[in-house]
This record gives sequence, structure tokens and C-alpha cells, in this order.
Amino acid sequence: MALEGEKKETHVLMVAFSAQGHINPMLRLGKRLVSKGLQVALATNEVAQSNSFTRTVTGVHLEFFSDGLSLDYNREANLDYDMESIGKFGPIDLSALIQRHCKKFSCIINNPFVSWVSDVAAKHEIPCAMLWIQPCTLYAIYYRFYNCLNSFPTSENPQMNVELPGLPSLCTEDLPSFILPSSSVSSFPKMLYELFQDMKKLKWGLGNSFQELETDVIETMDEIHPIWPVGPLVPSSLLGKEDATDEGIDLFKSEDTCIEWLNHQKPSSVIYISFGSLLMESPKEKESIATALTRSGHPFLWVVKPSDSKSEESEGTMPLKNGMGDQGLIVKWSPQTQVLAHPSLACFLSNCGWNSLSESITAGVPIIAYPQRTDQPTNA
Ligand SMILES: O=c1ccn([C@@H]2O[C@H](COP(=O)(O)OP(=O)(O)O[C@H]3O[C@H](CO)[C@@H](O)[C@H](O)[C@H]3O)[C@@H](O)[C@H]2O)c(=O)[nH]1
Repeated sequence: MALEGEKKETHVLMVAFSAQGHINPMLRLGKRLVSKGLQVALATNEVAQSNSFTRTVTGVHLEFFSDGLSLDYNREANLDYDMESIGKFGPIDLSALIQRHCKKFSCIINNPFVSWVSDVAAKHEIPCAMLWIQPCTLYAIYYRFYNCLNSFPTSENPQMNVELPGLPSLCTEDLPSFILPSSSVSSFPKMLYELFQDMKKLKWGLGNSFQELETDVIETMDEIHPIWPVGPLVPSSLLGKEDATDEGIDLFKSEDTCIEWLNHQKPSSVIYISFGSLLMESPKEKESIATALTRSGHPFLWVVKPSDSKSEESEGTMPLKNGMGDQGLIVKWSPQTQVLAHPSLACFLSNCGWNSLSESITAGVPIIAYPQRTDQPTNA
């Protein structure tokens, strides 16, 4: 057993892609490691370095590396290219960062979207763990798919029920979009393929989920490549902890009006609508949602992200205005975890990104599922 003094010398490096839904679960895990006396740094690509980022968040030191793209490059518009570029340039800069660090890292924790980090860890002879940031169910499905352990839909047989240990029967529409024969070739499936084909590079698999939610499927992986649930990695405030500081960062500035507006609504009356940090609704989808909201007659709080507003102006299709209308409030970014904890919330219309679902499950807010792609159909 390590002595207290030795623990202080244990340095852990976490690495995440610069999306809010990737960085925040890492920071929350980091905060727990710091509370055990470990020294923790989190490295992400430098575009995340903005004024809102201090060098330390709840005891976790932040580091930045280059993804080979200029800071003003529109990453949201071309995620595939981002992934290729970060996979090419990230290892060089991250390696230099590890060499520059005053102490040798005892462990590196990556996440599935920067799987190349395990090669960098091996080069420096540092054990590597992965924090899987989606449900353990997805981990099991991808593992079985990429290692050909079970039957999945093919071009010849695109519609089928998939039977997997520990899971209910899944139809084609329930499966993650990356593994469908109709899925376009992109860097994401390639990355997942490389990750799940070569899991021996990873010493430990950690999951942002909890045992009670996915007991059966977690147990089915014990003999194959175990995953240890360490979540839900949501803000302590949602878990009713006394230390209610949010260990997360916001990539956009949330609007102060949200909570004030919610304070004026009846209990359990408001429909909250948000589609996460990466994906956008099309103008047609927005129009349908607007019609449905009007017909529902319920008050609503709707997040329409900044770049959505831009495309809207150029396409000129949506009559959306920021600010308060008679029935609802449209904002560019909300303090989502505070919103979900608010007593006026009735339900959450969500694209089923795993962070949003974890937060909503923890807050006890019912979800109307509107999945788009990747893990979202399965999460739904
Ligand atoms: O107005 C908003 C909207 C969102 N959030 C936060 O942003 C995060 C969004 O995360 P998530 O719901 O997971 O959406 P994405 O960031 O878009 O998620 C990507 O990454 C997830 C984890 O891999 C996947 O499950 C999703 O499918 C994928 O789109 C959550 O913590 C929200 O609380 C806010 O704070 N304010």
C-alpha cells in the first residue's frame, strides 16, 4: 500500500478531445483522483484554451497541445477532418509535453476519441487506461462488432434483430449508426475499429456509467475485456453532494436569464430542448419542433447554439428569435445541469448524448428521445 507521502508524487495525465462532453467527465474523474491525493493534469487540443479556461479547474492542471489546425479553423463543420489532423499532429505535441513534465506520469487516461494516446503512452512506457465516455452497453456492442463475436446487420441482411449477452434484443434502428452497413466511411468508425481491435494496449477500462444501470451487460464483459463503471460523472451538485462546485467547463457562455425565467414558471411545466454540443438540427427539424412546441401549449426553454443561429440567418427559414416570447425562451447556451435540477422542469427533449442523459437520469427528469446518430439511437 502506498504511503500518503508517496501518493502526492503520483502524477496522472488525462487526455481528451476538446468537446465539452469529452472534457467534463474527465475533469470530474480528475477531481476524484485529486481528492485521493494524486496530482492530475488534463491535456486537450489548444482550441479549447479560451478566456473561460483557467490553468487549473478544481485541482486539475490544464495543458494544451496542437491538433495541427489553426485556432480559427471551423472544427464543428468538419469533425472528420479534425480527427484525422489531431491523430497526426497530436502524438508529436503530446509526446513533447510528457517529456517536458517535471515528474514521470504514473498513468495516462485517454478517451475513445483520442485512442492514439495509448501509442504515445507505450512509447514512454507509461500504463494507459481508457475512460469510456458512453454507456457500457456501447462498449460491449462495439467490442463484439469489431472483434466479430456476434452477428450484426450486413449489406445483404440490413434489417435484423441482434441478440447480445446481457442486452435486450436490438433491432437495426437501435444500433449505433457507425456499425450499420449504411454508415458512411468516416474517421470515427476507423478509430473505433483500431481501438477495439487492439485493446491490449489498455491496462484498464473505466466507464462513465454506474453498475446498477447496466449490471448485466457490464458482467458479460468481465471475462472478455472488463469495464469498471466509475460514474455517473456529473456535477456533484446533481448528486446532492455538499461540495457543490461544478467541476466542469463551459465551451460557450451560458445565459443568465434561464434560471430567472424558470423561477417564474409553474412546477413541472417546462419542456427543455437541447441537442448537445456537437450536432445541429436542420432548419426543417427546427421548424417541426417549433410547431410541436406551439401546439403543446407548454412553456419551453430551447437551446439553439450560436452557429445554428448563423446558418439560420443565411438560410432564412426559421422565425426563431433569441429572448423571451409569450410561451418560451430561446437561448444560445444554458447552464444545463442547473436547468435540469430546477423544479419547474417537466421533461427534456434530447438528442440523447450520453452526458445529457446521465445528467437527466441523475436529476430524475423524464426524457423525450430524439436521437440522431452515433451512440444516440442505442442510448435512447
Ligand atoms: O445549452 C447547453 C447544452 C449542453 N450543455 C452541456 O453540454 C454537454 C453536452 O453533452 P452531450 O449531451 O453528451 O452532447 P455532445 O457533447 O454533443 O455529445 C457527443 O459526445 C457524447 C459522449 O461521447 C455522445 O454520447 C454524443 O452522441 C455526442 O454527440 C452536457 O454536459 C450538457 O450539460 C450545456 O451546459 N448547455
